[in-house]
Amino acid sequence: MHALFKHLRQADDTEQRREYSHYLAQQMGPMIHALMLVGALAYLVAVTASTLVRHSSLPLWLRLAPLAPLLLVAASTRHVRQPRLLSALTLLCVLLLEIGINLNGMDDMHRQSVVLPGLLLPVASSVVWLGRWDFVAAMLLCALGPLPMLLFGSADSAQVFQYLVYMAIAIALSTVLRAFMARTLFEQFRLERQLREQANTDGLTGLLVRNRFLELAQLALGDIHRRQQPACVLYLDADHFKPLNDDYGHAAGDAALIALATTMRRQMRQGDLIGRIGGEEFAMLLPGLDLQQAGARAEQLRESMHEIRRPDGPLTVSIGVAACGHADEAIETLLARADQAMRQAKRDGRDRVVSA
Ligand SMILES: Nc1nc2c(ncn2[C@@H]2O[C@H](COP(=O)(O)OP(=O)(O)OP(=O)(O)O)[C@@H](O)[C@H]2O)c(=O)[nH]1
Repeated sequence: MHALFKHLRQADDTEQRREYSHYLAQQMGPMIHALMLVGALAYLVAVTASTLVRHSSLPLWLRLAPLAPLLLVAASTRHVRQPRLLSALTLLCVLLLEIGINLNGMDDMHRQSVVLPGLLLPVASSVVWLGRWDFVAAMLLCALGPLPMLLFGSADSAQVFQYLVYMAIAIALSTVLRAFMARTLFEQFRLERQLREQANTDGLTGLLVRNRFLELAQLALGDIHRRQQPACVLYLDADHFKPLNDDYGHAAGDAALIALATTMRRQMRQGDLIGRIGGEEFAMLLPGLDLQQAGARAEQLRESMHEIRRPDGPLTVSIGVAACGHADEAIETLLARADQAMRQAKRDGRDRVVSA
Protein backbone atom coordinates (compact mmCIF):
# COMPACT_ATOMS: atom_id res chain seq x y z
CA MET A 1 0.00 0.00 0.00
CA HIS A 2 2.88 2.36 0.91
CA ALA A 3 4.35 1.92 -2.60
CA LEU A 4 1.07 2.99 -4.20
CA PHE A 5 1.26 6.42 -2.59
CA LYS A 6 5.03 6.92 -3.03
CA HIS A 7 4.63 8.64 -6.41
CA LEU A 8 2.81 11.54 -4.75
CA ARG A 9 5.94 12.48 -2.81
CA GLN A 10 8.17 12.00 -5.87
CA ALA A 11 6.16 14.61 -7.76
CA ASP A 12 6.97 17.32 -5.21
CA ASP A 13 8.79 19.58 -7.64
CA THR A 14 6.24 22.30 -8.55
CA GLU A 15 7.22 22.52 -12.21
CA GLN A 16 7.07 18.75 -12.55
CA ARG A 17 3.67 18.70 -10.82
CA ARG A 18 2.33 21.28 -13.27
CA GLU A 19 3.67 19.34 -16.23
CA TYR A 20 2.26 16.11 -14.78
CA SER A 21 -1.23 17.50 -14.31
CA HIS A 22 -1.24 18.72 -17.94
CA TYR A 23 -0.01 15.30 -19.01
CA LEU A 24 -2.83 13.64 -17.03
CA ALA A 25 -5.42 15.98 -18.55
CA GLN A 26 -4.16 15.07 -22.04
CA GLN A 27 -4.17 11.35 -21.32
CA MET A 28 -7.43 11.16 -19.39
CA GLY A 29 -9.50 13.85 -21.16
CA PRO A 30 -11.03 11.45 -23.72
CA MET A 31 -11.82 8.85 -21.02
CA ILE A 32 -13.46 11.48 -18.77
CA HIS A 33 -15.58 12.65 -21.72
CA ALA A 34 -16.62 9.06 -22.53
CA LEU A 35 -17.42 8.27 -18.87
CA MET A 36 -19.57 11.40 -18.62
CA LEU A 37 -21.57 10.34 -21.68
CA VAL A 38 -22.00 6.86 -20.18
CA GLY A 39 -23.09 8.50 -16.88
CA ALA A 40 -25.72 10.63 -18.64
CA LEU A 41 -26.98 7.64 -20.63
CA ALA A 42 -27.07 5.45 -17.50
CA TYR A 43 -29.11 8.14 -15.74
CA LEU A 44 -31.65 8.23 -18.58
CA VAL A 45 -31.95 4.42 -18.62
CA ALA A 46 -32.23 4.16 -14.82
CA VAL A 47 -34.97 6.82 -14.54
CA THR A 48 -36.94 5.42 -17.49
CA ALA A 49 -36.66 1.88 -16.14
CA SER A 50 -37.81 2.95 -12.66
CA THR A 51 -41.02 4.49 -14.12
CA LEU A 52 -41.91 1.03 -15.45
CA VAL A 53 -41.69 -0.66 -12.03
CA ARG A 54 -42.96 1.98 -9.59
CA HIS A 55 -45.09 5.07 -9.37
CA SER A 56 -43.48 8.36 -8.39
CA SER A 57 -45.26 11.50 -7.18
CA LEU A 58 -42.66 13.60 -9.03
CA PRO A 59 -43.39 14.15 -12.73
CA LEU A 60 -41.01 12.41 -15.15
CA TRP A 61 -39.80 15.71 -16.64
CA LEU A 62 -38.62 16.85 -13.20
CA ARG A 63 -36.85 13.56 -12.52
CA LEU A 64 -35.15 13.84 -15.91
CA ALA A 65 -34.22 17.49 -15.35
CA PRO A 66 -30.51 16.84 -14.55
CA LEU A 67 -30.12 15.07 -17.91
CA ALA A 68 -29.85 18.24 -20.03
CA PRO A 69 -27.05 19.84 -17.92
CA LEU A 70 -25.36 16.42 -17.70
CA LEU A 71 -25.24 16.15 -21.50
CA LEU A 72 -24.09 19.75 -21.76
CA VAL A 73 -21.22 19.16 -19.31
CA ALA A 74 -20.27 15.92 -21.12
CA ALA A 75 -20.29 17.69 -24.51
CA SER A 76 -18.24 20.66 -23.30
CA THR A 77 -15.60 18.31 -21.87
CA ARG A 78 -14.83 16.89 -25.29
CA HIS A 79 -12.00 19.31 -26.10
CA VAL A 80 -11.10 20.55 -22.62
CA ARG A 81 -7.51 19.68 -21.71
CA GLN A 82 -6.95 22.35 -19.05
CA PRO A 83 -6.54 20.39 -15.78
CA ARG A 84 -8.49 22.74 -13.46
CA LEU A 85 -11.38 23.18 -15.86
CA LEU A 86 -11.52 19.45 -16.53
CA SER A 87 -11.60 18.70 -12.79
CA ALA A 88 -14.31 21.34 -12.21
CA LEU A 89 -16.48 19.88 -14.99
CA THR A 90 -16.01 16.33 -13.66
CA LEU A 91 -17.03 17.44 -10.16
CA LEU A 92 -20.04 19.21 -11.65
CA CYS A 93 -21.04 15.99 -13.41
CA VAL A 94 -20.91 14.06 -10.10
CA LEU A 95 -22.93 16.82 -8.40
CA LEU A 96 -25.63 16.60 -11.10
CA LEU A 97 -25.80 12.83 -10.74
CA GLU A 98 -26.15 13.17 -6.96
CA ILE A 99 -28.98 15.71 -7.44
CA GLY A 100 -30.62 13.20 -9.79
CA ILE A 101 -30.29 10.37 -7.24
CA ASN A 102 -31.95 12.57 -4.59
CA LEU A 103 -34.75 13.65 -6.95
CA ASN A 104 -35.55 10.04 -7.78
CA GLY A 105 -35.19 8.69 -4.27
CA MET A 106 -37.15 11.20 -2.21
CA ASP A 107 -40.46 9.37 -2.47
CA ASP A 108 -39.13 5.85 -2.89
CA MET A 109 -40.08 3.51 -0.07
CA HIS A 110 -37.10 1.25 -0.80
CA ARG A 111 -34.35 3.78 -0.77
CA GLN A 112 -31.51 1.29 -0.79
CA SER A 113 -32.27 0.45 -4.40
CA VAL A 114 -31.93 4.14 -5.30
CA VAL A 115 -28.83 4.52 -3.15
CA LEU A 116 -27.12 1.74 -5.12
CA PRO A 117 -26.13 4.03 -8.07
CA GLY A 118 -24.74 6.41 -5.43
CA LEU A 119 -22.50 3.59 -4.18
CA LEU A 120 -21.36 2.88 -7.73
CA LEU A 121 -20.24 6.46 -8.36
CA PRO A 122 -17.06 6.53 -6.20
CA VAL A 123 -15.81 3.27 -7.72
CA ALA A 124 -16.78 4.10 -11.30
CA SER A 125 -15.17 7.55 -11.13
CA SER A 126 -12.11 6.49 -9.10
CA VAL A 127 -9.66 6.69 -12.01
CA VAL A 128 -10.68 10.06 -13.44
CA TRP A 129 -9.57 12.44 -10.69
CA LEU A 130 -6.51 14.38 -11.78
CA GLY A 131 -5.38 15.71 -8.39
CA ARG A 132 -5.60 14.36 -4.88
CA TRP A 133 -7.82 17.27 -3.73
CA ASP A 134 -10.22 16.66 -6.60
CA PHE A 135 -10.40 13.08 -5.43
CA VAL A 136 -11.06 14.09 -1.81
CA ALA A 137 -13.77 16.56 -2.90
CA ALA A 138 -15.36 13.94 -5.17
CA MET A 139 -15.42 11.29 -2.45
CA LEU A 140 -16.98 13.75 0.01
CA LEU A 141 -19.60 14.60 -2.58
CA CYS A 142 -20.30 10.93 -3.25
CA ALA A 143 -20.54 10.13 0.48
CA LEU A 144 -22.72 13.10 1.43
CA GLY A 145 -24.75 13.25 -1.81
CA PRO A 146 -27.49 10.69 -1.01
CA LEU A 147 -27.74 11.74 2.68
CA PRO A 148 -30.50 14.40 2.19
CA MET A 149 -32.71 11.76 0.59
CA LEU A 150 -32.03 9.32 3.45
CA LEU A 151 -32.23 11.81 6.30
CA PHE A 152 -35.18 13.90 5.11
CA GLY A 153 -37.07 10.93 3.73
CA SER A 154 -38.41 8.19 5.92
CA ALA A 155 -35.26 6.03 6.14
CA ASP A 156 -34.64 4.59 9.57
CA SER A 157 -31.29 4.72 11.35
CA ALA A 158 -30.50 1.10 10.42
CA GLN A 159 -30.82 1.98 6.72
CA VAL A 160 -28.59 5.04 7.14
CA PHE A 161 -26.02 2.95 9.04
CA GLN A 162 -26.06 0.28 6.33
CA TYR A 163 -25.61 2.96 3.69
CA LEU A 164 -22.63 4.48 5.53
CA VAL A 165 -20.93 1.06 5.81
CA TYR A 166 -21.38 0.34 2.09
CA MET A 167 -20.20 3.85 1.16
CA ALA A 168 -17.07 3.44 3.33
CA ILE A 169 -16.29 0.19 1.47
CA ALA A 170 -16.89 1.87 -1.92
CA ILE A 171 -14.58 4.77 -1.03
CA ALA A 172 -11.85 2.41 0.22
CA LEU A 173 -12.03 0.49 -3.08
CA SER A 174 -11.95 3.72 -5.01
CA THR A 175 -8.89 4.96 -3.09
CA VAL A 176 -6.91 1.82 -3.96
CA LEU A 177 -7.97 1.93 -7.64
CA ARG A 178 -7.06 5.59 -7.95
CA ALA A 179 -3.71 5.17 -6.21
CA PHE A 180 -2.80 2.28 -8.52
CA MET A 181 -3.87 4.20 -11.63
CA ALA A 182 -2.05 7.36 -10.52
CA ARG A 183 1.15 5.42 -9.77
CA THR A 184 1.08 3.74 -13.19
CA LEU A 185 0.46 7.03 -14.99
CA PHE A 186 3.15 8.86 -13.00
CA GLU A 187 5.69 6.15 -13.83
CA GLN A 188 4.75 6.40 -17.52
CA PHE A 189 5.02 10.20 -17.38
CA ARG A 190 8.45 9.98 -15.70
CA LEU A 191 9.79 7.52 -18.28
CA GLU A 192 8.48 9.55 -21.23
CA ARG A 193 10.02 12.70 -19.75
CA GLN A 194 13.34 10.91 -19.23
CA LEU A 195 13.35 9.60 -22.80
CA ARG A 196 12.54 13.08 -24.14
CA GLU A 197 15.37 14.61 -22.11
CA GLN A 198 17.81 11.95 -23.27
CA ALA A 199 16.85 12.55 -26.89
CA ASN A 200 17.20 16.33 -26.51
CA THR A 201 20.46 16.61 -24.58
CA ASP A 202 23.98 15.65 -25.47
CA GLY A 203 25.26 12.82 -23.30
CA LEU A 204 28.78 14.23 -22.80
CA THR A 205 28.13 17.90 -22.04
CA GLY A 206 24.45 17.90 -21.02
CA LEU A 207 23.78 20.73 -23.51
CA LEU A 208 21.00 20.70 -26.09
CA VAL A 209 21.67 18.62 -29.19
CA ARG A 210 21.78 20.41 -32.54
CA ASN A 211 18.17 19.72 -33.63
CA ARG A 212 16.65 20.63 -30.29
CA PHE A 213 18.76 23.81 -30.13
CA LEU A 214 17.57 24.83 -33.61
CA GLU A 215 13.96 24.04 -32.72
CA LEU A 216 13.98 26.03 -29.45
CA ALA A 217 16.05 28.87 -30.93
CA GLN A 218 13.56 29.24 -33.80
CA LEU A 219 10.69 29.46 -31.31
CA ALA A 220 12.63 31.98 -29.19
CA LEU A 221 13.41 34.09 -32.31
CA GLY A 222 9.69 34.28 -33.12
CA ASP A 223 9.05 35.56 -29.62
CA ILE A 224 11.94 38.05 -29.80
CA HIS A 225 10.64 39.47 -33.09
CA ARG A 226 7.15 39.88 -31.71
CA ARG A 227 8.63 41.94 -28.87
CA GLN A 228 10.80 43.81 -31.41
CA GLN A 229 14.00 43.05 -29.55
CA PRO A 230 17.45 42.43 -30.99
CA ALA A 231 19.11 38.99 -30.79
CA CYS A 232 22.52 37.51 -31.66
CA VAL A 233 24.05 34.10 -32.10
CA LEU A 234 27.56 33.05 -31.08
CA TYR A 235 29.27 30.18 -32.92
CA LEU A 236 32.13 28.82 -30.83
CA ASP A 237 34.77 26.32 -31.92
CA ALA A 238 37.60 24.95 -29.74
CA ASP A 239 41.05 25.62 -31.23
CA HIS A 240 43.55 22.90 -32.13
CA PHE A 241 41.39 20.17 -30.71
CA LYS A 242 42.70 17.37 -32.91
CA PRO A 243 46.25 17.55 -31.46
CA LEU A 244 44.76 17.31 -27.95
CA ASN A 245 43.02 14.06 -28.86
CA ASP A 246 45.97 12.73 -30.86
CA ASP A 247 48.61 13.52 -28.22
CA TYR A 248 46.74 12.98 -24.95
CA GLY A 249 43.86 10.70 -25.87
CA HIS A 250 40.09 11.13 -26.24
CA ALA A 251 39.55 11.17 -22.47
CA ALA A 252 41.56 14.43 -22.28
CA GLY A 253 39.51 15.80 -25.20
CA ASP A 254 36.27 14.81 -23.50
CA ALA A 255 37.33 16.45 -20.22
CA ALA A 256 38.10 19.69 -22.10
CA LEU A 257 34.70 19.62 -23.81
CA ILE A 258 32.92 19.10 -20.47
CA ALA A 259 34.87 22.01 -18.92
CA LEU A 260 34.09 24.19 -21.97
CA ALA A 261 30.36 23.42 -21.68
CA THR A 262 30.43 24.13 -17.94
CA THR A 263 32.05 27.52 -18.56
CA MET A 264 29.42 28.37 -21.20
CA ARG A 265 26.63 27.33 -18.85
CA ARG A 266 28.10 29.43 -16.03
CA GLN A 267 27.98 32.52 -18.26
CA MET A 268 24.45 31.83 -19.37
CA ARG A 269 21.75 34.38 -18.45
CA GLN A 270 18.04 33.93 -18.28
CA GLY A 271 16.63 33.42 -21.78
CA ASP A 272 19.97 32.36 -23.31
CA LEU A 273 20.08 29.05 -25.14
CA ILE A 274 23.17 26.86 -25.58
CA GLY A 275 23.58 23.86 -27.85
CA ARG A 276 26.31 21.50 -29.00
CA ILE A 277 26.18 21.87 -32.75
CA GLY A 278 28.88 19.37 -33.69
CA GLY A 279 31.97 17.70 -32.20
CA GLU A 280 33.79 20.71 -30.68
CA GLU A 281 31.40 23.34 -32.02
CA PHE A 282 28.82 25.12 -29.86
CA ALA A 283 26.19 27.80 -30.38
CA MET A 284 24.61 30.31 -28.05
CA LEU A 285 21.49 32.37 -28.69
CA LEU A 286 21.56 35.72 -26.89
CA PRO A 287 18.12 37.34 -26.89
CA GLY A 288 17.91 41.08 -26.25
CA LEU A 289 21.54 41.86 -27.21
CA ASP A 290 22.72 43.86 -30.22
CA LEU A 291 25.92 43.01 -32.11
CA GLN A 292 28.12 45.19 -29.92
CA GLN A 293 26.76 43.80 -26.63
CA ALA A 294 26.94 40.22 -27.94
CA GLY A 295 30.56 40.87 -29.02
CA ALA A 296 31.37 41.94 -25.46
CA ARG A 297 29.73 38.77 -24.07
CA ALA A 298 31.73 36.68 -26.57
CA GLU A 299 34.99 38.38 -25.47
CA GLN A 300 34.17 37.60 -21.85
CA LEU A 301 33.45 33.99 -22.75
CA ARG A 302 36.67 33.66 -24.80
CA GLU A 303 38.76 35.01 -21.93
CA SER A 304 37.14 32.77 -19.33
CA MET A 305 38.02 29.72 -21.47
CA HIS A 306 41.70 30.41 -20.71
CA GLU A 307 41.07 29.26 -17.14
CA ILE A 308 40.54 25.73 -18.47
CA ARG A 309 43.91 23.99 -18.50
CA ARG A 310 44.55 21.44 -21.23
CA PRO A 311 47.59 19.16 -20.74
CA ASP A 312 49.35 21.27 -23.40
CA GLY A 313 48.25 24.73 -22.19
CA PRO A 314 45.13 26.87 -21.79
CA LEU A 315 42.02 26.09 -23.82
CA THR A 316 41.33 28.67 -26.49
CA VAL A 317 38.26 29.14 -28.66
CA SER A 318 37.36 31.07 -31.81
CA ILE A 319 33.96 32.76 -31.79
CA GLY A 320 31.82 34.17 -34.58
CA VAL A 321 28.99 36.58 -33.76
CA ALA A 322 25.99 37.37 -35.97
CA ALA A 323 23.02 39.61 -35.28
CA CYS A 324 19.55 38.65 -36.33
CA GLY A 325 18.86 40.74 -39.45
CA HIS A 326 15.18 40.66 -40.31
CA ALA A 327 12.00 39.41 -38.72
CA ASP A 328 11.69 36.14 -40.63
CA GLU A 329 15.37 35.16 -40.68
CA ALA A 330 15.65 31.42 -40.03
CA ILE A 331 17.93 30.27 -37.23
CA GLU A 332 19.91 28.15 -39.76
CA THR A 333 20.79 31.27 -41.80
CA LEU A 334 21.74 33.21 -38.69
CA LEU A 335 23.89 30.32 -37.51
CA ALA A 336 25.55 30.02 -40.93
CA ARG A 337 26.57 33.70 -40.77
CA ALA A 338 27.98 33.23 -37.26
CA ASP A 339 29.86 30.14 -38.54
CA GLN A 340 31.37 32.21 -41.37
CA ALA A 341 32.53 34.78 -38.81
CA MET A 342 34.00 31.99 -36.65
CA ARG A 343 35.94 30.69 -39.68
CA GLN A 344 37.29 34.20 -40.23
CA ALA A 345 38.45 34.18 -36.58
CA LYS A 346 40.29 30.90 -37.30
CA ARG A 347 41.94 32.42 -40.40
CA ASP A 348 42.91 35.53 -38.42
CA GLY A 349 44.91 33.37 -35.99
CA ARG A 350 42.33 31.76 -33.58
CA ASP A 351 41.58 32.68 -29.94
CA ARG A 352 39.53 35.69 -31.03
CA VAL A 353 36.05 37.02 -31.67
CA VAL A 354 34.87 38.16 -35.10
CA SER A 355 31.50 39.79 -35.73
CA ALA A 356 29.66 39.21 -39.01
N1 LIG B 1 37.53 13.81 -27.36
C1 LIG B 1 36.59 14.17 -28.23
N2 LIG B 1 36.97 14.68 -29.40
C2 LIG B 1 36.02 15.05 -30.28
C3 LIG B 1 34.67 14.93 -30.01
N3 LIG B 1 33.97 15.39 -31.08
C4 LIG B 1 34.85 15.78 -32.00
N4 LIG B 1 36.11 15.59 -31.52
C5 LIG B 1 37.39 15.84 -32.17
O1 LIG B 1 37.57 17.22 -32.40
C6 LIG B 1 38.56 17.31 -33.42
C7 LIG B 1 38.23 18.47 -34.34
O2 LIG B 1 39.34 18.69 -35.13
P1 LIG B 1 39.40 19.65 -36.36
O3 LIG B 1 37.99 19.93 -36.85
O4 LIG B 1 40.35 19.09 -37.34
O5 LIG B 1 39.87 21.00 -35.79
P2 LIG B 1 40.98 21.43 -34.76
O6 LIG B 1 42.06 20.45 -34.58
O7 LIG B 1 40.26 21.82 -33.51
O8 LIG B 1 41.56 22.70 -35.45
P3 LIG B 1 40.88 24.11 -35.62
O9 LIG B 1 39.43 23.96 -35.40
O10 LIG B 1 41.19 24.52 -37.00
O11 LIG B 1 41.51 24.99 -34.59
C8 LIG B 1 38.64 15.96 -34.14
O12 LIG B 1 39.85 15.34 -33.80
C9 LIG B 1 37.48 15.19 -33.53
O13 LIG B 1 37.78 13.82 -33.40
C10 LIG B 1 34.29 14.37 -28.76
O14 LIG B 1 33.13 14.22 -28.42
N5 LIG B 1 35.27 14.02 -27.90
